[in-house]
Amino acid sequence: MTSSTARRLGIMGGTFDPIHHGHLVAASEVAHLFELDEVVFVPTGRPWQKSERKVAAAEDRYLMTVIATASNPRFSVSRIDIDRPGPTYTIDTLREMRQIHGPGTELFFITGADALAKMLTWRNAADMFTLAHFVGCTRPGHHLSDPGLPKGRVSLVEVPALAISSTECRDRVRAGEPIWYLVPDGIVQYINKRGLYRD
Ligand SMILES: Nc1ncnc2c1ncn2[C@@H]1O[C@H](COP(=O)(O)OP(=O)(O)OP(=O)(O)O)[C@@H](O)[C@H]1O
Ligand SMILES: O=C(O)c1ccc[n+]([C@@H]2O[C@H](COP(=O)([O-])O)[C@@H](O)[C@H]2O)c1
Repeated sequence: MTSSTARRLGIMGGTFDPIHHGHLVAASEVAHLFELDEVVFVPTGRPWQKSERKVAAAEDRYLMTVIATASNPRFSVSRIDIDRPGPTYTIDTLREMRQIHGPGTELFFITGADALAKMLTWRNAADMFTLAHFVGCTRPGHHLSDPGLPKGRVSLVEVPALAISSTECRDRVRAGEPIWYLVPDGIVQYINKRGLYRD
């Protein structure tokens, strides 16, 4: 039962390798549409569905997420997925968030269309829907449809579409191409300072 005084907390999980404006616009738009009090960005520790490729160090991805969200008073970053040993499963993220914030907080897990389409392959998928409402956002190149997820627990929303991916940002850095304006300025500077994505 939803109480009108319940706190509404958004959770934006991602590998954020690196974080880009597509992530930030999706979180901002969902916060507006669902009247969220806060959106917590949760960088993955060990993203098991990306195990076939090299992922930047968790501390670099965490720090980039902090830099990118620092100017928005409604955005924050959590280390819970980075600090938990083993592969990162959203069921664990949601259980931990529920424990931290208690029953007076409604949880909204924010994903892009690609992640939503794969959600039934996630660990303990059925249990996740008892812990949070899921919000799937449009993403260029990915069709936004309901892939048989539980009715009433998933909302599909149109957000201003930004054709940006972390893969493209990494490829551009590797090729010596600019990523200015695809990511916040501080992220361009952090990537240069740490020499990320050059190999
Ligand atoms: N441009 C975008 N618009 C809307 N949602 C996005 C966009 N980019 C990523 N997302 C969503 O943000 C979440 C975290 O994404 P992730 O960190 O994997 O970024 P990515 O750009 O998909 O990375 P990669 O290209 O390395 O796979 C996922 O739910 C993903 O669907
Ligand atoms: O729980 C799972 O099995 C699971 C499998 C793949 C992805 N996720 C979560 O989905 C979010 C986006 O993941 P990614 O890999 O697209 O960055 C992030 O919070 C991941 O932990 C979760």
